[in-house]
Amino acid sequence: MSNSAATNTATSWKDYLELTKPKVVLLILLTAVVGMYMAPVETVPIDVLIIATVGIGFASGGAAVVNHVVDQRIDAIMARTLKRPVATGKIDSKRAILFAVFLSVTSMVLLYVFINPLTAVLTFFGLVGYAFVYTMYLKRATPQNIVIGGLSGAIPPLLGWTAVDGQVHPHALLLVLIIFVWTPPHFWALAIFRRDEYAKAEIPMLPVTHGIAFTKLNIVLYTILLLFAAALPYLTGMSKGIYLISSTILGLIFLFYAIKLKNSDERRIAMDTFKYSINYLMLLFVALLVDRYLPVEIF
Ligand code: HEM
Ligand SMILES: CC(C)=CCC/C(C)=C/CC/C(C)=C/COP(=O)(O)OP(=O)(O)O
Repeated sequence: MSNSAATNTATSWKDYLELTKPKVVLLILLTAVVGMYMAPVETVPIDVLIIATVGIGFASGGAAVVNHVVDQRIDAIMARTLKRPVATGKIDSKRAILFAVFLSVTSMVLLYVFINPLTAVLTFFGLVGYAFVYTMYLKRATPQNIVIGGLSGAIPPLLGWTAVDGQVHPHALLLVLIIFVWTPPHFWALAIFRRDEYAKAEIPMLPVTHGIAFTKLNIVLYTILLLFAAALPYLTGMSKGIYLISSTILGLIFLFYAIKLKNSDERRIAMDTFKYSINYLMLLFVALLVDRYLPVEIF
């Protein structure tokens, strides 16, 4: 063990689970599963559902483990992250890397052998994009880090879709676009709340480099863009009325939070906006499913 304080505490499977960022991965998997069920097929075979979900989950979790190893120095500086298992030394880098390799290799084998090479390759791009391009380079290089890096987090619906359909369908790309546009308001709301910690760790997040007022303006603009991006499934005929009504209501609530955040100095509103962003994405993807499978058509 590299850290002597850590040797006093036994490592449990919960520490390993924490390394995979399980709550984030769960939402990623929801978007991937919705991608599977939106693909133009009669049914999703149960083996594809299970193997692809495990494969995409292991790749996302593996990428998150690499993030803990690469970011251990800055994680130890920021209050939000200083108790993370690698940052404290509870799990040393070597074991974390072995765990990441296990998850990533298992994922690739599962997807390549039992699903299809296209899904394996696209998942590999997602993994490399987050674990290496974003975490190792972009995060420390530019305030647009999360905009570009957001592509990795946005890809899961496409992965789910290609797992059942084997093709990069334009409708799947709409779902990717929605998450891509959602990521900046999701993250910048939190970054406003945690601005001082990012400054202390010298990470060039937008509120650190360009100030809080400019970041708030960007959140409002991206939220407006999201309202349009989220209408595209209806406008292209992929989804119907139940989805349009849901996406419009969810989007207007998001915009309400963004405007409230822009017009207020209360830090709490930034955290409320961040939390809402997560509920927004979850409910939007549930709405896609309900709209598709509920045997009711309003328009
Ligand atoms: C580059 C893209 C992204 C960035 C920079 C980002 C940033 C963050 C950060 C820093 C947190 C930690 C909040 C905390 O610990 O208080 C967080 C939480 C979260 N993010 Fe994201 N995120 C991104 C993409 C995504 C994606 C694609 C999803 C799912 C589809 C997602 C879902 C979540 C969830 C569910 C949480 C809450 C986790 C918890 O409560 O422990 N994020 N995000
Ligand atoms: C294969 C595939 C689809 C991979 C998906 C990758 C993935 C888990 C994306 C989530 C992105 C995320 C949680 C970023 C957190 O930013 P951060 O790492 O800067 O936040 P932190 O300060 O909390 O570590």
